[in-house]
Amino acid sequence: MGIIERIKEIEAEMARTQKNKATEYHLGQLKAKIAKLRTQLLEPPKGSSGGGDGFEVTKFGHGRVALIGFPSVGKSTLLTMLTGTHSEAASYEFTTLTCIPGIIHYNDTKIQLLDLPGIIEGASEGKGRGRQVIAVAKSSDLVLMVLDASKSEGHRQILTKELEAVGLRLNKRPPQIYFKKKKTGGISFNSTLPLTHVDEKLCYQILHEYKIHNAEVLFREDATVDDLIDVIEGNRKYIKCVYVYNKIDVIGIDDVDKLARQPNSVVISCNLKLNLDRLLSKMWEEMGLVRVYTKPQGQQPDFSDPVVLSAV
Ligand SMILES: Nc1nc2c(ncn2[C@@H]2O[C@H](COP(=O)(O)OP(=O)(O)OP(=O)(O)O)[C@@H](O)[C@H]2O)c(=O)[nH]1
Ligand SMILES: [K+]
Ligand SMILES: [Mg+2]
Repeated sequence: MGIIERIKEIEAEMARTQKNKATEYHLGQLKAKIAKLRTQLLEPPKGSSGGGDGFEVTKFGHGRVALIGFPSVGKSTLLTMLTGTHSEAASYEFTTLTCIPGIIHYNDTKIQLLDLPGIIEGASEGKGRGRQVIAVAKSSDLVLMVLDASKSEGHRQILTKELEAVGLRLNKRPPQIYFKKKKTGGISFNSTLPLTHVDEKLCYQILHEYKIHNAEVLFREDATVDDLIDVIEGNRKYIKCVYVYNKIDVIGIDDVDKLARQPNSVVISCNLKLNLDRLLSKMWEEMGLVRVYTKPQGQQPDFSDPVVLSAV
């Protein structure tokens, strides 16, 4: 049986299992099994050098932003509008087949914006160019999840799930769990506050699943078993994400209002050039870029060429 089939089988078992106090240890163990298989899925196949067919685009500027979304939501149209680099746009799906870089000039800084092929459900398992697209997302400082305002909210959840499946965590900070493997001494489990999701037994079981028998674990927040697994896996990437609802020209004002009130969201229309300024300022804000103007002694500072630092 392949890795994907095994993941599907465990997911089915989890769906069948009722969630209660008695099953929580078993469910935790199944979660760890899935996490291990997903990590295996990300490893390059044996015998390959591990690279080659990815989208190799050199980093440029003070930060990198990736456009992630379903096909035909307007990613290429947006890149063309914000950067002046032309990326082919059309009404059919999968118009873009590779990674197209452009540069945004904003507040005296240069931000690399990457247009990418659309991704679909199953991308994390290798459907379409999903794996390559997600690899680019992982290399970015910010993800713009582009959504079609007239399509179902389900798309946002599907994409978030696909990105999570490969270890991306959007708008989340790393769990406050100290974890260190040891050579001897067994497992020491401690917390600085009462825990409501994980107890010592569950923690032992998860560690057992990873064949870890000596370690120090200290919970500094009321974290979940998913958080614990993330910390043990250690390969998670925490990235900010702005949800960009495009094509608001085709929906009613009440719906626009609803979308605009979602957290971390910006509503735009490329066709009507609506709210693109707001998108740029939100991007800037989320990237936490800070300009520092250096001043040579006895001279005026050069206001056209700041040193740009990232505050996040
Ligand atoms: N109504 C409306 N249509 C738009 C808007 N922005 C883009 N479109 C249209 O949506 C279609 C798809 O645009 P693309 O830019 O090719 O979308 P994409 O996300 O790059 O698509 P793929 O590369 O195929 O994944 C085109 O026909 C665009 O003209 C908008 O703000 N409003
Ligand atoms: K398209
Ligand atoms: Mg495109």
